[in-house]
Amino acid sequence: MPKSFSVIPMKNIVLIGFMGTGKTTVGRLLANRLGRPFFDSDKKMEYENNLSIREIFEVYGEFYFRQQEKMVIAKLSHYKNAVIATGGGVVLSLENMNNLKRNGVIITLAASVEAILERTGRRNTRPLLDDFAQRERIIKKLLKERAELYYNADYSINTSSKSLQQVINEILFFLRQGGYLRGKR
Ligand SMILES: Nc1ncnc2c1ncn2[C@@H]1O[C@H](COP(=O)(O)OP(=O)(O)OP(=O)(O)O)[C@@H](O)[C@H]1O
Ligand SMILES: O=C(O)C1=C[C@@H](O)[C@@H](O)[C@H](O)C1
Ligand SMILES: [Mg+2]
Repeated sequence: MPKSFSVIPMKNIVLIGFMGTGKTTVGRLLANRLGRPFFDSDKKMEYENNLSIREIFEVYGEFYFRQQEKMVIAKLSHYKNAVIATGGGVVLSLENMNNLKRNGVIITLAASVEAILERTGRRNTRPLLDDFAQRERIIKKLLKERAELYYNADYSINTSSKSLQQVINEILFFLRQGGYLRGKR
């Protein structure tokens, strides 16, 4: 049997957290760094529905979106060795979290209201934050409602004043310490 690390099934690295905490951006960079495949549940949903997240919300509503999200998460949870970035509301479903945890190490990316406001203000792709005048209030309200749910993780990082590279280094440190990485990476 050749000594190849890539064929050994490893847990998925799953990023959860509020909108704008960096799951998509960090996930893609981390996957590149580790040479693992990268999946984003929002992107997969857009691809499978041939609609943007905004369009899914507008045409079918949030309930349908959450149902679709559950189906996508169930599929992604069967993957191995992957880095998975989730949508910010994935924690709202215990079914999602149980699926993701079965074969994944869960890492929460957190950020201050100020950082979230700044990062989500760059591109208006998030239907829940459409009301520009009310964005801060909505972010605070959702953060409060979801705070406990984001604790449902193996590790948590406050990304507010950290560069992307610092966030990735901190994740890699945690993964190495926890024995989640094999080989020299
Ligand atoms: N640590 C960071 N420092 C500076 N900018 C960051 C950091 N993390 C993410 N960003 C920027 O914030 C913006 C939002 O990031 P991203 O789309 O990855 O967030 P997300 O968690 O995937 O959000 P969503 O839940 O809406 O999908 C991007 O422009 C990204 O480059
Ligand atoms: O926090 C949320 O509920 C969301 C986050 C985004 O990733 C998207 O999944 C969508 O905009 C909803
Ligand atoms: Mg994202």
